[in-house]
Amino acid sequence: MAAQEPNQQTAEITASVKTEENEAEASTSSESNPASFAIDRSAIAQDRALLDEELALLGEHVAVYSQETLEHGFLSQVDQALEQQSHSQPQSQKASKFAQLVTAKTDDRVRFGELTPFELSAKQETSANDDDAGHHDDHQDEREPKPSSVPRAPKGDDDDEFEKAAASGSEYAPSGASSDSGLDEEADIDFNEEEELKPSSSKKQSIKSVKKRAQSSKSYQLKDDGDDKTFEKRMKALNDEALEKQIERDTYSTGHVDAHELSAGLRIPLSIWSRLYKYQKTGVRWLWELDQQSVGGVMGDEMGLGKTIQVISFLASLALSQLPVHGFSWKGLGPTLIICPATMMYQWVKECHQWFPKCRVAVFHQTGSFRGQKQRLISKMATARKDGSILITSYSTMTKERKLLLNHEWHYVILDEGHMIRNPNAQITMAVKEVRTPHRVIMSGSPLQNSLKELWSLIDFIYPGRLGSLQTFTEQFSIPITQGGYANATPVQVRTAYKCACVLR
Ligand SMILES: Nc1ncnc2c1ncn2[C@@H]1O[C@H](COP(=O)(O)OP(=O)(O)OP(=O)(O)O)[C@@H](O)[C@H]1O
Repeated sequence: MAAQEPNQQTAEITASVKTEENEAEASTSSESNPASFAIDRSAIAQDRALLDEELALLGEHVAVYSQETLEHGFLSQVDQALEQQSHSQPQSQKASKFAQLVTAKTDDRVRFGELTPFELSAKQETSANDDDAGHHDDHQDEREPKPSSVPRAPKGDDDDEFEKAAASGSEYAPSGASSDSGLDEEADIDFNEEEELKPSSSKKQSIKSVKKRAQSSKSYQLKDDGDDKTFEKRMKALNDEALEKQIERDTYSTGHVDAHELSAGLRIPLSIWSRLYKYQKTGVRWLWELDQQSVGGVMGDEMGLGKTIQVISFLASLALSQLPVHGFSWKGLGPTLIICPATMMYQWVKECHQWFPKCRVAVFHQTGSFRGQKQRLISKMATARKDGSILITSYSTMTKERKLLLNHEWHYVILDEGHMIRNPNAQITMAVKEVRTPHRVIMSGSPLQNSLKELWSLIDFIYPGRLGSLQTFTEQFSIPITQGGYANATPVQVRTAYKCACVLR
């Protein structure tokens, strides 16, 4: 016991010195930060235990508190300050929202994909003011029965899981799942250049011949649209297919697309909406909320849950809605850059062709179909197109050809497997941060792998400067959170870590 006493005393002294620093920081930053607070030292001091020996050592300017008293006083005042700010400051809604955010526990409705965090806070606000449940919100539609005729995406490894979920009535069941569209069969069939596709303008053309040509279009669905001829042929085949369906439905002349309307006028084709799983619909709404607030986001759904589908569905709805884009000349969906591992580029092409077929999707990589000067492909794809224009490239091509890609403005930049930029000093991280775009999205089933530094790197991409410099972030968040996670962390370290984590959230 005797050997432990000096250690304990040292801990107390350290704690008190840190508190003084904190107090100074709190008072200087209280104007800018709505949740800053000042520690009432006198309240804590009532119970403090003065240790004469330490005072003698450190001089009269250093106050020494018992660790227990300090912890109790410090934490209760943090709680009180946050509580007070959330209730007693009608003039500062921002402050009260911040406090709610810090003290709130994760709501299950958000965790299980029923509501986006934005919707949850809007819901809480409205229910506080008005208990009337009669108002409309988008996710109510999810409870509606869906048409069962919409074809299901090609079978993948995860389909069994989806089917099991559908059978058990889980929320993961898609509303309109039915048969496989057979895209997987197309991989090995070569496109026959000799086969001429005749013009399809006449309605008199027999449905049979249109069907035949539409089927032939499948032969090149897995090629990207970098090459003009390939793209034109795909579009022609698509028109044929559409014509075939539209003859049956007689909507060819109007070009009308049945759509589900989300908030602020975003229209998503019903053919997509009815195929999405419930949590995917939430994901699309969340992407739209981020867009409206001009902030980026990390889509962290686990592997195979359909992040690609959610992103493509959202992009398709932007193109369909043709809403003006603030500060840019394009409308609807501007040019979009997707960066992913090389092995996934054609997965994107395939999914885009299936879920957003009118969009031009080119692969900027040596495996792409484009032949010619690289600049030409990039300029073409960086020019806005009414039905969307998506350029897909790999991380290594992005690093090598950064200059060409950085010459243009992009409406969206999406990093699939975005944890590739977890090293803040890596060339790829610095390259993607330079891209000129108002909207940045990271998709990753495992955004954090080793340290909080990786989180900083990711967030600094989607929201540049939000977490300050790496050094500040390390001092104010990374170190306290890491310390609180140690097995021998003191209660105050644990609570501090928790608070830091909440603020970070
Ligand atoms: N609503 C849906 N209807 C039919 N198929 C779907 C749906 N959502 C996802 N899928 C299918 O599930 C598979 C996995 O989807 P996807 O590739 O989008 O997942 P992911 O989360 O991006 O995966 P990863 O993290 O591995 O990239 C794909 O074959 C996709 O077509």
